[in-house]
Amino acid sequence: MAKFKRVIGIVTDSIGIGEAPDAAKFHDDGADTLGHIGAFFHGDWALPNWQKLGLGNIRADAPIPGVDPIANPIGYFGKMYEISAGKDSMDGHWEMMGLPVTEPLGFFPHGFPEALIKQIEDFSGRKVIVNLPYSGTEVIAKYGEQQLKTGDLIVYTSGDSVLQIAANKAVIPLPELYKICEYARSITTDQPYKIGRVIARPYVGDSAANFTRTSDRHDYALMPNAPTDLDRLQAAGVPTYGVGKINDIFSGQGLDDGVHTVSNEDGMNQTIKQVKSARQGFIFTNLVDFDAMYGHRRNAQGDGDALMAFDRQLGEMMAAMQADDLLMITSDHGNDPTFRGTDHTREYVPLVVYSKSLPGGASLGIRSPFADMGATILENFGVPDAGVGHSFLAALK
Ligand SMILES: O=P(O)(O)O[C@H]1O[C@H](CO)[C@@H](O)[C@H]1O
Ligand SMILES: [Mn+2]
Ligand SMILES: [Mn+2]
Repeated sequence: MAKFKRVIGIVTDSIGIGEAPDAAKFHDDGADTLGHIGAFFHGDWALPNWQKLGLGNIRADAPIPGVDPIANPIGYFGKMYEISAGKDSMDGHWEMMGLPVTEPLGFFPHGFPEALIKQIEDFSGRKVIVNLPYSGTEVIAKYGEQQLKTGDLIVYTSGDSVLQIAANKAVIPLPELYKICEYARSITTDQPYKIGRVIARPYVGDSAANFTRTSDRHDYALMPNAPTDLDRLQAAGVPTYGVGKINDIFSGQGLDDGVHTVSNEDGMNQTIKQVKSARQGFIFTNLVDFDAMYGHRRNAQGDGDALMAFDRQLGEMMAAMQADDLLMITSDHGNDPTFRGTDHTREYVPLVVYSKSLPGGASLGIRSPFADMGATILENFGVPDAGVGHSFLAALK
C-alpha cells in the first residue's frame, strides 16, 4: 500500500539556488537565482512558509539574504543538479520523471536554416521575418508594427531549443497560428533539427506601446522518446494529473487529466482545489510566471514579489493538506534575473519535502539526477522504477 495516498509535486519554474557543478560549461558560473533575488531586496523580503519547510537550510553556509536557516524546519531539504545536456524546461521536467535528455536538442543561436524557413513560408503563405534569438517582449516591440502592416510571421529563438512564432491576433488569427505551429512541429521533430519545442506566441495591441502577450500561448514539445515515470505510474493505475504547462511539456504522455492555467495564482488555486478534493495519486504542477514574466525579463523585483505571493498560497496549501499527503517543491533550472542575457542559468534547484505525518528537520543532501524525485514517487506507490534516480523515501522519517 502506498505510504502517501497523494504526492503533490510543485515546480517553481526557473528558481535556481546557485551555480551547478557544470555551470561554467554553460557560461553560467556565478548565477544564483534565489541568492541574487534576496540580495536585490537587501534581505528585506520574506518566504516564511517555504522557510519553515527548510528552504533557508539548503545552503546554511551561504544563506539566501532574508531566508535564513532555522532551528527546526518541519520539512526535509536539499538541492539537486541535473545531468541533461541542456537547461530547458523539458530537460528539467523529463529528468525529474526519470528521463534525462542526453542527446542535445537542436540549438540555433544564429537563426534557423533557410530551407526550414522556406518550408514555413510555403506552408503559411506568409513571409518570415527576424529569425534570430530574441527576448519575446522585445521582438514584438521592435517588429510588431511591421507585422500589423504586412502580416509577416515573427520567428525567433533563444538560448533554448525553441522555435517561437509571435503573431498579433488581429492579423494572424489564433487558429491559423496554431496550424502553422503544428506544421512547424511536424517538420522539426527529427535530425537535423530535433527542436525541443515549437511555441505559439499570440499577442494583442495596435502599437509598440501596448503590445501584450496573451495566455493562449501554446507549446508543442517533442514527445518523450522513452517512457517516463508518469507512464509508469499510469500503467500501474496510479492517477496522474497535470496543472499548468505540465501537459505541454510531456505532450500529454502519461497524464490522465489536467488543467491549463493563466497564472501562478491560478496554478496554486487549481492545485489547492485538487488537494481539497478526493483525488489520489500524483498531482504535478508547473508555475511558469517566475520564468516567463520575470526571469527572462530580468526583473528581480517581479520575481521576488511572485515568490512572496507563491509563499502565501503555499501556506494555504499546507493548511489544506491531509496526513497522507506528501508535498515536494523543486525547480527545473535557474533563470537568475540579475544575470547577463535573458536565458536560463545552469543551477542547482532547491528541493523541499513535507508531510503533516513526518517530523521533518533532516537534510536530503545534494542529489542527482533530478530523477531522484520520480524514483521516490514510484517507490511510494510501489511501482518499479527504471534505475535512473535514487529514491529518498527511506530518508523521510
Ligand atoms: O523571451 P520569451 O519569448 O518569453 O521566451 C522564453 O521562453 C521560452 C520558453 O519558455 C524560452 O526559451 C525563452 O525564449
Ligand atoms: Mn522552465
Ligand atoms: Mn524559460
